Amino acid sequence: MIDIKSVYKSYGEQPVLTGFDLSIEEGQLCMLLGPSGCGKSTLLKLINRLILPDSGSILVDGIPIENVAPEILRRNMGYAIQGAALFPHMRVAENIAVVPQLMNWSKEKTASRIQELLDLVGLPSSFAKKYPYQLSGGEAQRVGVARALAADPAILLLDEPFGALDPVSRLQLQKSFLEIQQKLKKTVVFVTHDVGEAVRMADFLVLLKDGKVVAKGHPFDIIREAENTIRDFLGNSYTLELLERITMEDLVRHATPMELDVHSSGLMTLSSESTCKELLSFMLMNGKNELLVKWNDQVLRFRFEDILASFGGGNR
Ligand SMILES: Nc1ncnc2c1ncn2[C@@H]1O[C@H](COP(=O)(O)OP(=O)(O)OP(=O)(O)O)[C@@H](O)[C@H]1O
Repeated sequence: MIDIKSVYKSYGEQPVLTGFDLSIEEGQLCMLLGPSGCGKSTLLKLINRLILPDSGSILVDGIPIENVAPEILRRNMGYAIQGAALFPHMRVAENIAVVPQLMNWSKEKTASRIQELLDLVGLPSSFAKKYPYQLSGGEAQRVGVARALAADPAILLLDEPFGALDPVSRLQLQKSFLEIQQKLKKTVVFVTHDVGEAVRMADFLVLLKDGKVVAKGHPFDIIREAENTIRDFLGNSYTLELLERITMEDLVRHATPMELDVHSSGLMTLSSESTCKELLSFMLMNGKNELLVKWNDQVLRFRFEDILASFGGGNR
């Protein structure tokens, strides 16, 4: 667990954080969302002690970070930034092995960890030998995440890790990262200024403005409880992005089972991976407010009202 208590931080005369408080639970994927310059990266750097606060304290599992040697603290915190910032003269394997080497791991242990991490981030083992200039942006970013995970830190600090990528690679990496997080359950602090990325990924979303928390909570709760100023800040795309987080499991609870053969023609087929966004897109595209859908071995009827009803719950 990370506790940030009454933290003040200025650069010269410029105050960035003025009495900042935030608690991030163990295993939580916390997304920090806010406009450029609001203090997101500063917060990450304070958590791993790359910079020091003017006052206030940061505790990890109840221990003030100033009581932990910086190198020990940072081994417990993987850090990845936009553009991956891999060491250009080192091969992928060497880049991933930076922290294991500092920790004097044996050659065998390091080699097997590299293999395991390449698997985890979805890169073939042949990539171990490549240099950063031989990688695409998305591949480099996967290596950056692998490097941050190398010594199996309890905490991951990710500063716009997918920021420099095209939208398709970005979506792919978000999906892969969520799969990894499902397995590893790290405590993650993930900085973004992309509303869609924040909504799709967060189990705890923190909205920042001018170095202050303006709202926090699950993405569904934030929009339900938000005042107009926060709704304006989030924009309309926020609600549309939430449709991605309503899965078939949520939707089927509101649908009506039909006495129809699943082999009937003209039925839309949905899988457990399908989302509300897909269903709604299909309705809009075909100009319908009601759909018959094949789901496992039943036929279900979805009406537009069912979608509205499922919006209240969402996947959490
Ligand atoms: N080393 C520094 N020296 C002086 N000012 C700095 C320094 N680092 C950051 N700042 C300033 O502090 C403010 C907060 O910066 P920070 O990098 O934390 O913002 P951010 O929310 O991460 O922004 P972005 O989304 O653009 O990365 C900005 O106004 C920035 O110009």
